[in-house]
Amino acid sequence: MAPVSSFPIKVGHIDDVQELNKAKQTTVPERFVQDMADRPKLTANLSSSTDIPIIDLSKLMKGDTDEHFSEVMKLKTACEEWGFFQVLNHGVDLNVLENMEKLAKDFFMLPLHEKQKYPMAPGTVQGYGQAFVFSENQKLDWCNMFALGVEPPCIRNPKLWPSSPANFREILEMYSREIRELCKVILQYIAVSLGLKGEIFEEMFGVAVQAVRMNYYPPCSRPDLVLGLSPHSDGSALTVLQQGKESTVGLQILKDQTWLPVQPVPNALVVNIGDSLEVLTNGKYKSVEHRAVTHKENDRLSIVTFYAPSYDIELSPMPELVDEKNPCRYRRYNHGEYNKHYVTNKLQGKRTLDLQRSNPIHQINKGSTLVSPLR
Ligand SMILES: O=C(O)CCC(=O)C(=O)O
Ligand SMILES: [Fe+2]
Repeated sequence: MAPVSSFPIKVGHIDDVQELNKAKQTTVPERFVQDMADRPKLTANLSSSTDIPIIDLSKLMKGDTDEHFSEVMKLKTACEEWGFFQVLNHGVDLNVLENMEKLAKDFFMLPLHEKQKYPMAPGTVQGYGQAFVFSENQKLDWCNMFALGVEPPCIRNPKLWPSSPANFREILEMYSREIRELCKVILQYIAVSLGLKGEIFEEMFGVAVQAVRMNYYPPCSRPDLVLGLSPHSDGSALTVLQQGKESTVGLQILKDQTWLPVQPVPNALVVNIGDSLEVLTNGKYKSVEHRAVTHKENDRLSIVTFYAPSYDIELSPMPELVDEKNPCRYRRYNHGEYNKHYVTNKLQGKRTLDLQRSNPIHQINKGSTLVSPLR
């Protein structure tokens, strides 16, 4: 999460989307209007058969029972075929979720000048503003973000931790502790679903990195023209996403070349596989592209935790998942370098991960801080 830019970044003026929404303009500024091919098709509701799988953590935790084994199989299918699932009975105190949601909402509802005391500097990903903007020509997302590195403490930027709302630190710390435990538990069962020992990821990850990003999408008069958040896969190992209770549908995942909406399930958390886990599992478990769309009348809030291995470690497919039928699909690379590349480039689907494939299908762009596809 550190600022890492070796070239001057000119991003031009970035309108604050909440302020645009307050101004009740009916036209959307040009910089937010996506190119025709990237505009979302806001189709009617799809049937529930296209919903992402739901995993019941309490069943996973039921020792050597039939329920446990069948839930492990569901988890395996979810990771292989969807890269996304919702987790119910996750053990995170619902009050903690509620407090975090209120905290995030209260922060976004502060006057602009208050929020701007914690600015996300161009080329960085912590603070308030728009991340992943690197040029004056780049299209902007209809989203305000507030992002903070949480663990280990060395990635924190204390100047960006707000003094208001009251108890910000306590609430975020408590939330992060609970979500961290959840990530560890889910990773254990993911290991089991791969036929590996439960502790394998925890042992491998070292001091795991944890960051939280709150995304606020105000209503937009032309949701058909803009994106809330551009398509991307997450650089994490695992991402846990909490949707605001009153939020409308907004998250979409790319499945079989179609954008599917994720229907919020009360009290569930959305979990997805990130790039690091795709690499470690040699592509068996997928880090799936996703995006957010906006709504004409309703706002939406998401609180997203990224859980990743220490920046010091080298990542490559685990030997247990490489054999003649499944040759090694990714190069070995340093996770810190990967993260640096991820946060210093605009969101563009799975491009960062594509660069790690044994046969890279994309070329490195000129602005990249990397000198070779081997990071
Ligand atoms: O708001 C959402 O549903 C998507 C957020 C997301 O994908 C992210 O922050 O990485
Ligand atoms: Fe994401």
